[in-house]
Amino acid sequence: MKGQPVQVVEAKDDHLFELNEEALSEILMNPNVRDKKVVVLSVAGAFRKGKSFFLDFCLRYLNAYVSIISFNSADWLGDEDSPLDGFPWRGGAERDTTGILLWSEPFTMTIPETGEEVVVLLMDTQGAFDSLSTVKDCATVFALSQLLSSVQVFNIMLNIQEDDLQHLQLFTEYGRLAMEDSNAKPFQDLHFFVRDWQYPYEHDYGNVGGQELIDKRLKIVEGQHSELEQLRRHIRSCFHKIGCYLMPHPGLKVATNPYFDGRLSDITPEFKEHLKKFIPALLSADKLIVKEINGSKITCRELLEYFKAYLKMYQGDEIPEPKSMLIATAEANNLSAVANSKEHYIKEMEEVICGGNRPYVNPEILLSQHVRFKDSAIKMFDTCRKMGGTEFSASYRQKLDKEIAEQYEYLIKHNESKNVLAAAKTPAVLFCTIVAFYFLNGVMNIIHLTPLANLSNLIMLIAIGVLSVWVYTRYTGEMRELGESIDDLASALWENVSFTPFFLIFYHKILRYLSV
Ligand SMILES: Nc1nc2c(ncn2[C@@H]2O[C@H](COP(=O)(O)OP(=O)(O)OP(=O)(O)O)[C@@H](O)[C@H]2O)c(=O)[nH]1
Ligand SMILES: [Mg+2]
Repeated sequence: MKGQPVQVVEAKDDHLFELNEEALSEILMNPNVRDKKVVVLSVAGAFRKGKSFFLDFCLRYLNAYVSIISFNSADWLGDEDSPLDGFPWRGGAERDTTGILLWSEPFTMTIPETGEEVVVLLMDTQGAFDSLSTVKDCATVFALSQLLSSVQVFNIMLNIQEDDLQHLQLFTEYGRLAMEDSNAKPFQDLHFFVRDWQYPYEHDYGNVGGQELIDKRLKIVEGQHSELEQLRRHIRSCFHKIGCYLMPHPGLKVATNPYFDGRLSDITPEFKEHLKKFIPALLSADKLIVKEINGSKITCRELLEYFKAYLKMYQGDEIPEPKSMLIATAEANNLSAVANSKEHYIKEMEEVICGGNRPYVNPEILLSQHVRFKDSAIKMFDTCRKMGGTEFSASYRQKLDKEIAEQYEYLIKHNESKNVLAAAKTPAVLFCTIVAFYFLNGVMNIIHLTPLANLSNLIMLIAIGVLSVWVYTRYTGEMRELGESIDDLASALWENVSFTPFFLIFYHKILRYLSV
C-alpha cells in the first residue's frame, strides 16, 4: 500500500495541540491535488473502540479503487491471511492514537454525475475519555475532526446512550464556537457507527436498522422534558444529515486475542459483509460529500488554511474552556450563591440604612451595619447547598467578600453625596477664599503694602473665575473632569487650611448687615 500515516496535529504534554504545518502542507499542497475539491472522512469517539482498525479497511477500499483498473467492489477487502495495516491500531486497554493523523497519499476519485475529480482524505483521531485527556482535550479533538471533515463517523460501542448525545452536543457546540456566525447548519454528514450491536431482533444490522434507532433516539415527543428536547433540537440543528449504521460483533479473536493481526480469516463473515456495505456507502464515488465551509466547497489548499485557523482558535483564549459536568455545575451553584448573598447584603443595607430615599447616615453607623450585614451575607453563602465542596467554594467566598467590599465603597460615596454640607464644600471653600482675599486686599491697601494688595486682588479674581467655571460645569454637566479637579483642589484646601476664622468674619459681617 502506498503512503503512511502522518501526524498532522500533535498532542503536547501541556494539553495543547500543535499543527505540524510542514507535514500537512506536503499532503495538501502537492501539485496534483492542491486545487482539487476535497472530501474528508474522519472517525472520532471514545478510545479503544476500533476507530483506527475501521479506517484501515477504508484505506483498503480506496487503495483498491485507485489501483484496480476495473474496480470490482466485491474483492476490495483483500485476501484472507494478510495482516491489517495502515493507521496504527492494536489491542489492549491503553490508548493508542494521539492528536490527529492523515493518510499521506491522497486518493483522487471522479464524481460520476459531474465528472469532477476530487481528493479523498482519511483522518484518524485521538480517542476521547482516556485517563490522560482533559475534557478540553477531548472536546478540541472532536471539534477539530468535526470542523475539518465533510463526513464524521461517530464511533460508539453497543448502543446509543444519552451520555453519547450529551457529549456530542458539548463537542459540536465547542466546534461551533470556532466558526463564523451563520444561520446555516454548521456541519455536514454525521454517521453514528454502533459497534457490537447486540439487538438485531429489534433493529437489524446495517443502515436501515441504524436509521430506525437514531430516529427513535432523536425523536422529540410531546411532554418531553425540556432538557431532553433541547439536546435533540441542538443536535438536529448542527448537521445536514444524520445517519446510523449498526455493526455486528467482529468475533472473539478480534476483541480478545492479543496475537490477532487483523487478518480477515479471524473476523466473522457477518462483520466483513457489513464492512462491504458500510464503507462503499461512505466512500464510493457517487456517495462522496465534498467538504463545505459556509456554503462553499473547498479545495485542499483552502483546507490547509482552515487547519491553521481552527488550531489557532483553540490555542488562544478567545474560546471559553469546556468543563466537566461536575465542575460546570459546581461553578454555576457557587456563582448563584454569591449573587444571592450579595443581593441580600445590598437589600438589607438599602432598606435599613442607606437606600435612595433614606437620609444621610453617620459613617460610623454605616460601618457597623456593613459589618453586620456582611456577616449575615457570608453566613448565607456558607449555609447554601453547593456542589464542589468547601475547598472549591473558598475562591467564591473570597469573590463575595471582594464584591461586598466594592459595594460598601459605593454605598459610602452614595451616602456622602447626601451630605448637604459636603456637597457645598467646593463653593464654600471658594467663596471663603474670595472673601478672605477681599479683606486681605483692603488691609494691605490701608497699610500701603500695594504689591501684596495687588496679589490678594489677583488671587481673589482667580478664585472668582474658578468658582464660575465650577458653577458652569455643575449646571451644564459639561467639562466634568475639570469640575472634579476643582472639587479635589477644594478638598485639599479644606483639609489643609482652617477656614473657621473666615467663616466667623463672614457670619459676623452678615449679622452686622442684618442688624443694620
Ligand atoms: N469488540 C470489538 N472490538 C473491535 C472492533 N473493531 C476493532 N476492535 C478491536 O479493538 C481494539 C482497538 O482497536 P483500535 O483501532 O486501535 O482502537 P481505537 O479506537 O483506534 O483506539 P485509540 O487509538 O486508543 O483511540 C483492537 O484490539 C481491535 O481488534 C469491533 O467492532 N468490536
Ligand atoms: Mg486509534
